[in-house]
Amino acid sequence: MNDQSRISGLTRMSGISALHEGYMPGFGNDFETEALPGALPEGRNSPQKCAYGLYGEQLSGTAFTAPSHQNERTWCYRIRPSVKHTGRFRRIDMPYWKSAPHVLEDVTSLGQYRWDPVPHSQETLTWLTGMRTMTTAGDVYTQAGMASHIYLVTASMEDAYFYSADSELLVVPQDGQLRFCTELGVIEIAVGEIVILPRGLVYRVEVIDGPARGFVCENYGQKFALPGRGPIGANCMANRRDFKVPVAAFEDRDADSTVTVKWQGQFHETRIGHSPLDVVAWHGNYAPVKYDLNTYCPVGAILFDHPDPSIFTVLTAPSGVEGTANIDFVLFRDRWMVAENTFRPPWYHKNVMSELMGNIYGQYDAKPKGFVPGGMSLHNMMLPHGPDKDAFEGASNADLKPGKLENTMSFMFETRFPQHLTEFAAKEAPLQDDYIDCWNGLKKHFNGTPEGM
Ligand SMILES: O=C(O)Cc1cc(O)ccc1O
Ligand SMILES: [Fe+2]
Repeated sequence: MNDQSRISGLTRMSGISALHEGYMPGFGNDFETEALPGALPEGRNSPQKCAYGLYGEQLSGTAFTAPSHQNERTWCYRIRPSVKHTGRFRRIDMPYWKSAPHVLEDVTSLGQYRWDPVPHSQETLTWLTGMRTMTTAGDVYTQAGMASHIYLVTASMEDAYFYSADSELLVVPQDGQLRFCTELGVIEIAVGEIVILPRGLVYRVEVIDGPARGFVCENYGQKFALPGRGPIGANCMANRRDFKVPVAAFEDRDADSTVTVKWQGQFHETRIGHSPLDVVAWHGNYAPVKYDLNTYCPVGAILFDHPDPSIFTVLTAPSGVEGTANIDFVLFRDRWMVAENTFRPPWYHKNVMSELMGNIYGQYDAKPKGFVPGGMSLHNMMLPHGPDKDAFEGASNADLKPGKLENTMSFMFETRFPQHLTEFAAKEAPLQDDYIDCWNGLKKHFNGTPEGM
């Protein structure tokens, strides 16, 4: 290992080299980075001959003609063009990774559901074989909707690479640490951070600290973006500079390798004789990115009531219908509660969107018990839900001093599409059969007097 093979103070995998260390700040801005001096062409994209004998190649994340504020593409200068990183494809099975539409006759998705954490596995499971789809929504064929997954990873991918042509992946770790060695650089993430892996980006996933478990939102639709802040103004919520894009890093390594592609819900494998992570330099705005959720600045009510949870949106993936997201990624982190004469936890509600929640750590205010770290819940389209009995009683009678919710981090994948349970979610994962009973004890207080009981 030399200095060129270190990033963020952590040792990188052997054979990868980068001149710059770490990450570049920003979200969706134009980055440029080179792992060898002079590898990036100056002032043009496509010189007649690229430095170092590299091939120039464009990776388009949006249609060529997408409006300029949404247009995303990256120019890569690589040892071989990507066409040399695929060959004839052979279809393979990935039985636990499902895509929408996936509606099962004998599985009912109408219901309030909650799961205990899916236990870690004793098996050797990689990023691909360890992916367990919980719900699917929309339609992968028409690039609308999403899927939610749990990953259980015990082993690094070795000489094995992957890309999803179907989707970008939003990864939310809950246990362990992972390293994403991508075409555009290396990202390492731990609990409390997230990573976005763009559609079409080739990568390998290594375990830094395992076994690793977490949640994935697979977005079939338009890319995640930062939500407009409206009257909140230019600051707070997620700030662009807190997102981190990796510097260029490449492998020049010959080894029998596989590249697996997810395409229209199917998995296909191809064999090549070298690492496809061979981008020596790149510039552009289509890139993987990580974000530390602890840098999210929550905004809320400071006198009474509380706004809709959209106030906690970290990222939003538009659907084409204004204000109605394909997916919102919403964060419930530690924060102060200060509202006067207010029922402070989430109110009871029914939502046209469907809400899939995951607990990263700590206790969620609407569900003091039962919704545990690593666990998930689903409140599907137009299904009523809200605080359980204990949360209701506690919050209705609490002394309303300012109070801090501490050591807590949960999130929601909220989509305009109803979510359908997979067989795994309905039959194999630790579904809590008694979840619905958490509202059993809610009493009728109405007795005809204005005070109630
Ligand atoms: O259901 C939930 O717990 C999430 C949620 C929180 C909130 O404060 C308001 C609405 C909502 O769906
Ligand atoms: Fe809700």
